[in-house]
Amino acid sequence: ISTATKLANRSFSNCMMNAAGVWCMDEAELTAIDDSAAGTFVTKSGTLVSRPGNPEPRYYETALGSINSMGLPNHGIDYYLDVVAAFQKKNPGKTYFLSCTGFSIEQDQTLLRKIKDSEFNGIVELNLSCPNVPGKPQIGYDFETVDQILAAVFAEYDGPLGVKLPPYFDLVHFDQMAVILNKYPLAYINSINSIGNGLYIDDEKEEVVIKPKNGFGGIGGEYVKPTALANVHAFYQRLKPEIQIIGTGGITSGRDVFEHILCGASMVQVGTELAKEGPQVFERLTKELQDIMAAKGYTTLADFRGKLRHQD
Ligand SMILES: C=Cc1c(C(=O)O)[nH]c(=O)[nH]c1=O
Repeated sequence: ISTATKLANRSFSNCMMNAAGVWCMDEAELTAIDDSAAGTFVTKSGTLVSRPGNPEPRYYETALGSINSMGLPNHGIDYYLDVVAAFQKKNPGKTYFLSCTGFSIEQDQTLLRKIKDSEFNGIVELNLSCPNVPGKPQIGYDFETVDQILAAVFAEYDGPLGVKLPPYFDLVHFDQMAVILNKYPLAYINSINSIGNGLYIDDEKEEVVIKPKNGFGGIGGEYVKPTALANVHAFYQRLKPEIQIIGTGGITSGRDVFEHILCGASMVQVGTELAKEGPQVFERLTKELQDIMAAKGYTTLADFRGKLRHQD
């Protein structure tokens, strides 16, 4: 029974990896994911210059998930390019993901020019949905801007590239986004990023639990699984087959991985559960998925990918 997969014509020994932002801030955290049962890793979204991020507390774990308003803390794209280049030398033939995000189309183009001119030979994940930078609009909900960014990006970059999208909640939005995404040679789309601007309250203190934005932050964990599965399946139904899907959101068990793949995902990313459990979570999730596959008589992910039955 194999949980291996392919994406952008690259092979991965396992379909699971971390979600950008979780356990991927520096070389030590990336080493832990690289040494785990995960098939690969993605870096924290790198910006042109390093950022300290928002004041703490900016991440809070709840029984059912998490809330965060990190504010894009990261060591800058040059740091991640150097670190990933070292991993590429250590494990030639392994494909890594590099996440990046700019605050303007010009910055996006500069980022991709830097990446193109570097030794990076993996897959780029352009984060179009950073919900927690106060004063900055959520790009993924500005469809015109998404179209302009993708046109600029693909004028600049010809390597494998995907986009990290926020969750959508309206079928017409899925239609409108799919029309835009289908215009471009995207390797994949990654759905979903956290559900933006949720609020979690400490009843004892009658107070919010994170400092930035009066306690408003991106929601992850069990809360978001139905929305994540819907976004994976909606885009699976609408995108041209050349654009694959990475499913992110609400994965705490092998069953959740199974469901994301049933909805059409080729890979899955784990965020909140990884933050809670650490990199050994990938061993547990892989075993649980293999047990489900065995019980159902599946030997590869292709046996059930995208085969969610609709009631006729
Ligand atoms: C890149 C910023 C993001 C952040 C953040 O750094 O605040 N948190 C998220 O849940 N998703 C993001 O995309």
